[in-house]
Amino acid sequence: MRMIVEGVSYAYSKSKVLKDVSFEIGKGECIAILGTNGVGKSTLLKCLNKVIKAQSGKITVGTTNLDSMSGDELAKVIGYVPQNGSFPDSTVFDAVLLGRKPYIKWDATKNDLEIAEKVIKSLSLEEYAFRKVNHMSGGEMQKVSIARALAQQPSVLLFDEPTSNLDLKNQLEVIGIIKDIVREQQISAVVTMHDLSLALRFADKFIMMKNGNIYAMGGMEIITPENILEVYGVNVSIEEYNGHKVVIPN
Ligand SMILES: Nc1ncnc2c1ncn2[C@@H]1O[C@H](COP(=O)(O)OP(=O)(O)OP(=O)(O)O)[C@@H](O)[C@H]1O
Repeated sequence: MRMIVEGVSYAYSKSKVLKDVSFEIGKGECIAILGTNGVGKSTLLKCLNKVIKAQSGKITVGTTNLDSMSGDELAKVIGYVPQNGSFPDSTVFDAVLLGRKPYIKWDATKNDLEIAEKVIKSLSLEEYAFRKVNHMSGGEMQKVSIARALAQQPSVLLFDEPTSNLDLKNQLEVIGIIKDIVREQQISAVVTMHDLSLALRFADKFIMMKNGNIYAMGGMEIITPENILEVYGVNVSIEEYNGHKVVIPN
C-alpha cells in the first residue's frame, strides 16, 4: 500500500528533530533513510508507526489517515522493528507468534501457527524455535524481531538499522529476505541504514537527511560523493565492483 508522509515535524521538549518532512513510498518499494547519528532517522520511523505522535503533518496509508486507526488496525498495516526490540520471557516460536496478535481473537488458529512457522524457516531460525529468546545473542534476537514483524503481514514494514548486530552473511541474508518479501507481496519497506554500500545493494529509493530535513531524495543517482560530503562530512569515491556500486572513504 502507498504511504504518504506530509509535513511531519517532531520536537523532544524544545529541540526540534524533524522539520516538515514529506515523502512517499510506493508498493513494492524499499526506501533507505540515511544520515548521521542523531539526525532523526529513528524519530521519523517512530512517527510513522505512532510510537510517538508527530506534532504536525499527516501520514496516510492507502486512503486511511494513521490518526484514525486503532492499535490493532495499525498493527495490521504497519510492522515496526525497533533498534533494540524487547521480548517477554518466551520461546522464539511464541515471540514470533506475537506478531499475529492483532489477528488473534481468542486463540491462535492453524493459519497463525503456519505463518509463524514459515517465517521462522525463511529466516533460518528453526533450530532456535524452542529456545528462550532472552538467552539468544544480539544478532539472533535481531532476526527474531524481524521475524515477528514479518508474521504480522503488514503492508508497510519499518526497520531501524536491521543489520546493526548481524554478521556479514546474516546482513546479506536479512536484506535479501526483506527485499524479496517487499517484491513478492508488493508491500513497502522503510529502512534506516548506516552502511551506504549495503543500502546501494538493497534500496530502490534513498532519503538523505540533514538538520532534521530531507537533504536529497531519489534513486541511486543521489548517492554521489558531493551529497555524501555534504551529509556526512566525509570525502568518498564511488566505484563499481561486480555490478554493485560501493562507497569507499578516501
Ligand atoms: N526520548 C528522547 N528525548 C529527548 N531527546 C531525544 C529522545 N530520543 C532521541 N532524542 C534526540 O533526538 C535526536 C534524534 O535522535 P534519533 O534517535 O532519531 O537519531 P538517529 O538519526 O536515529 O540516530 P542514530 O543513527 O544514532 O540511531 C538526537 O539528538 C537525540 O539525542
